[in-house]
Amino acid sequence: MPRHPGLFALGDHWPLSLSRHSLEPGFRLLPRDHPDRALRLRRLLMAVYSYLLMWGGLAIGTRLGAVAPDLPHLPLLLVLLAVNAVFFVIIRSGYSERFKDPSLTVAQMLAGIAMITLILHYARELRGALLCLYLMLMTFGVFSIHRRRQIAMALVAQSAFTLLLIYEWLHQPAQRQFTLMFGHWGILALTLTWFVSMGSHIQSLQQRFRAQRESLLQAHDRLARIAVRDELTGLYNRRHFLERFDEELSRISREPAPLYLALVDLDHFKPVNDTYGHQAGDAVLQRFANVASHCLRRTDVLARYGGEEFAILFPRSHHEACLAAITRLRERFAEARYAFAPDLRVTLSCGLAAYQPGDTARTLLERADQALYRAKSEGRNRVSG
Ligand SMILES: Nc1nc2c(ncn2[C@@H]2O[C@H](COP(=O)(O)OP(=O)(O)OP(=O)(O)O)[C@@H](O)[C@H]2O)c(=O)[nH]1
Repeated sequence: MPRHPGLFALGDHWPLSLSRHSLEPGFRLLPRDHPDRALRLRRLLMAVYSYLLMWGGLAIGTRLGAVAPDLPHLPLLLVLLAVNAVFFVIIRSGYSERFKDPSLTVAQMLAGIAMITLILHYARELRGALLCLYLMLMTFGVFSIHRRRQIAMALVAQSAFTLLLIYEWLHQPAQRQFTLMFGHWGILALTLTWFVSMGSHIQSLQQRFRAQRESLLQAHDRLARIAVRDELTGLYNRRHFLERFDEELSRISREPAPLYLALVDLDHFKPVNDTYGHQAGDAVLQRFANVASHCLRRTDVLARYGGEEFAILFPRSHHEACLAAITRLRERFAEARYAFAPDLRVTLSCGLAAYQPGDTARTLLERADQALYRAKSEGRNRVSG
C-alpha cells in the first residue's frame, strides 16, 4: 500500500529526508525520474498549505475576534509539529512497515480529528465554516482505507464533535445557542454521510479500475508469451528462433565470433505416439524441453523447431563446448523415465554445424540438417558434426 502523508504527518514528503536519507537506512529518496515523485511533491505542498492555512487563519481569526482570544497559538503549533514529527519518524524509520497500512492512515486521522475538535472549541463565528476541516481530513482516507474504516472514522469525527458540544453545553451554557449547535451537528452528520457514501463509490470505481488494469496486464503478458513461446513445451517457437538467429547472424557480420547451430530430432517418436497415445508423446516432448533447459547455458537459444524437432543456437561458443552440452543432453534424455511406461527409453539424434563466413540462416540450417540426417542414418542416438 503506498504511503501518504495524511493531514498531520508529512510522512515521505518531509524536506528533512533530503539531508537524512544518507545517514539512516530507512530514509530513502525517490530517483528523479520516479513517477511518484511529482505526486509526492504535490502532497508535500498540500500538507504545508494545510498547516499554514489552518494555523495562520486561526491567528488572523483571533485578531479579528472571530476565534476565541484565549486560543493557545504557540502550544497548538508545537503540538501539530510534534505529532507530525512522531509519525514522520515512525514511517520513515521503516518501523511502520510491520503494520498492514505502513502509512498509519487511521492513526493519523485519529490525531487529526482530536486536533480539529480542539480548534473548533476555540472557533466562534467561524465554527460552521471550520467544520469542513473534518471533511478535508476524511479525504485522506478515501484512497487508502476501506469502507468500514471510513464509516468508523466518520463516526469518530461526529462523536468527537458531539462530545465537544455536550462539554460546552455543560460548562459554558451562557455562551452557547442550542439552535446553532444543533444546526452545526446536523450539517456535519449530513455531510459526513454524503462523504462516506461518495468515498465508497470512488473506492469501488478504483477497485474496478485496478482489476481491469490487472487483467489487461495479464492478457498482455499472455499475448507476449504466446507470440514467442511454444504452447506445449514452453520453449521458444520457430518464428522467434528465426528472429534470434537473424539477429545473431547480423551481429557476427559486424563483430566476428563463433556461432554453432544444432538440430535435434527425437528417435522413433512415431511409435511412442502409436503405442502409448498422443498425450504420452506430448509428455515426452515436455520432458525433453525440461532436460534440455537444464543442460544448456542461459545464453544458448533453445526452440521447438517442428513437431519433434528442436533447434539450439550456441552464440560465442566453441565446438568442444557445444559437443559437450549436446552429449550431456543426449545422455540425460536417454536416462529419462516415464510414469506411463517405466520401460520406455527415448533417444535423440543431433546434427551440429558451425557458422562459416557468407552463411545465411538457410545455408547453416541446411548443413545442420545434413548432419542430422547422417546421425540418423548412422544408427541414431548420436551427434554428428
Ligand atoms: N504427441 C505429439 N506428437 C507429435 C507432435 N508433433 C509431431 N508429432 C509426431 O511426431 C512423429 C514424428 O514421426 P516421424 O517424423 O516419422 O519420425 P520418428 O518416428 O521420430 O522417426 P525418426 O525421426 O526417423 O527417428 C509423428 O508421429 C507426429 O505425429 C506433438 O506435438 N505431439
